[in-house]
Order: sequence, then C-alpha cells, then structure tokens
Amino acid sequence: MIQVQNVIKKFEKDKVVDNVSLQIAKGSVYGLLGSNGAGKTTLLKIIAGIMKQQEGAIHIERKTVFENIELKDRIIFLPDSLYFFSHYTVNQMASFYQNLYSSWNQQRFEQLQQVLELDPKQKIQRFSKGMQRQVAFWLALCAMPDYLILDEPFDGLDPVIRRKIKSWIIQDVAEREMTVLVSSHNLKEVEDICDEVGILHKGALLLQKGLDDLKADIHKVQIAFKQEVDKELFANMDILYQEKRGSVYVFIIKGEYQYVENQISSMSPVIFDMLTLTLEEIFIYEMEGAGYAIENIIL
Ligand SMILES: Nc1ncnc2c1ncn2[C@@H]1O[C@H](COP(=O)(O)OP(=O)(O)OP(=O)(O)O)[C@@H](O)[C@H]1O
Repeated sequence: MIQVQNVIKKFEKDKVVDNVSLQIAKGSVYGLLGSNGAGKTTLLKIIAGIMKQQEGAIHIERKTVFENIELKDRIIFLPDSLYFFSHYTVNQMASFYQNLYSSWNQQRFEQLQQVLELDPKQKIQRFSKGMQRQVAFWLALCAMPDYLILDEPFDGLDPVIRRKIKSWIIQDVAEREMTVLVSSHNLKEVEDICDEVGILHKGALLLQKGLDDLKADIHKVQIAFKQEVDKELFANMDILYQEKRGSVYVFIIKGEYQYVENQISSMSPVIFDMLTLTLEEIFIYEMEGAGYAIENIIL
C-alpha cells in the first residue's frame, strides 16, 4: 500500500505539488493524469523516494521511502527520459541491475529476450528510442519489483510491443500483487490497465476515483425534441458541456445513470442516446470544469 499524505513540494516559491493525499492499494494500478506542468513527474519522484517533499509524508507499507535502502530494493522508477550508462551493453546493464536488486530473475531475463528479440550484447545507446524503452522494461520487469512507477512509459513503443509489455505488467499485478503507479498523456493506454485514476491540475488533485465508477458517473447524451423544450427542465442536472448540432443537442452530464435517464425520458425526446465516455473525454471535461480552456472540442 502506498500512502501519500498532504504532500507539498515547492521549487523556490512555486508550489508544484499542493497538499496531495492519495492511497494506492497493493496489487492495483493507479493512473496519474494531468495537464502539462501539473506536477505529475515531481509527485512520482517523491513517491519513488528520489526527491524530498517539504511537507507531508509518503509511506509504503507504513515505512518512509526516502533513504530507505531496503524498500528501494523493491521499487523501480522508470523515468520519461531514460538513462543508461554510456557504452554499456544490455548484458552489462543487466549485471548492474542484478547487483542492485535482490529479486533479480535471470531466467525471466532470458525468456523476455526471446520475445523482444534484442541482442543483449549490443550497446544500449546504439538501439533506437523505442528499442531503448524496451530494454528499460526488460530490465525493470526482471528486477521483479513490488512497486513499479512509470512516467510516460509507452512513448515510442510500437503497438505490438506496447500490448506485450502491458500484458506482462498485468500478469505481475495478478500473479504477485505488484503495485503500479503510471503517469501518461496516452489515456487509451492508461484506460486499458488502470483500476483507479487521479487527475492532477496545478499541483492539486482534482479528483480520484475507480475507473469504473468514474465512467458510470458521466455520460454523453444526444437528444432531439419535436419542439423547443423549456431550459428549466435541465436545471436539476449537472451539465458539464452542451452543444447543438442541427436539431440534436449533445450534452455531457454528470450523475447516476438511472437518474439522468429518467430526467430526460420525462421530456419525451424523439431521439435519445446515452453513451459512455472514454477516459480521454472524461479527462477533457473534468479539466474544463477546473477552468482549463477546451472550447468547442466535443469529441
Ligand atoms: N527541478 C526543478 N526546478 C524548478 N522547477 C521545476 C523542477 N522540476 C519541475 N519543475 C516545475 O514544476 C512544475 C511541475 O513539473 P512536472 O515535471 O512535475 O510536471 P508534469 O505534470 O510531469 O508535466 P508534463 O506532463 O509536461 O511532463 C513545472 O512548472 C516545472 O517547471
């Protein structure tokens, strides 16, 4: 279990993480979303024990992470800009990991090589960007971490490899209760693997919810009426966005499915569709609710 309590991080006077509290259950996958500069990378580094907050606390299994060598043996942080020692081959880097992480699994290293088809005798810096990211996952997964923290992890990976890596991650979560924290702008990827999401905006957590609950609570509604309807009828619904396309209204409405359906049915529409939003759509409308300009981009 990862527990983040009232964490504040400032760079000089700028508060880039602003009183954030969240919990990540053991064996779950948590997606941290947010606009550019929202503070995601900073928060991930604090959780991974690489950077220290000025206020608040981070606990993993009730222990503080910063300077905790025993705990760090079980945490892998994969940054958005990868770093490998210059001139190291994959094998040399694997030996380095083997010395660093007590749970290193050499058999898995060899198994994954068959799938990834990368030459372990090759210098990593001679690989392409996407291949280097494959190497980073290869090494990370063979260290058998209990906590995997990923910053923009799928950048540069082709769709086939992306799917393979996601399936390995999900397998580790299911089989040995690995806990994953992932930050990405690629919401489709996040949607595929996350149980819970948090949206960070200007350093503060806007919302935090189970993905299924989040999706059950927000709807895209397309409706048309024979005649103009009284706008007052919509007053008791939480409408995040509305647009008129010809005679069809498109609404983004927050609320319980049955309640929204009953309210609209009572207006006797001639066209009525209620659709589930993708995580990307939810993110965009939530961000607009927080004052992030997204005019006229209904998806
Ligand atoms: N070492 C640093 N010194 C000063 N300011 C920093 C430092 N690192 C980050 N910041 C600032 O902190 C804020 C949050 O940055 P951070 O990298 O955490 O955001 P992010 O949500 O990961 O952004 P993106 O999605 O664009 O990668 C930004 O305003 C950034 O300029």
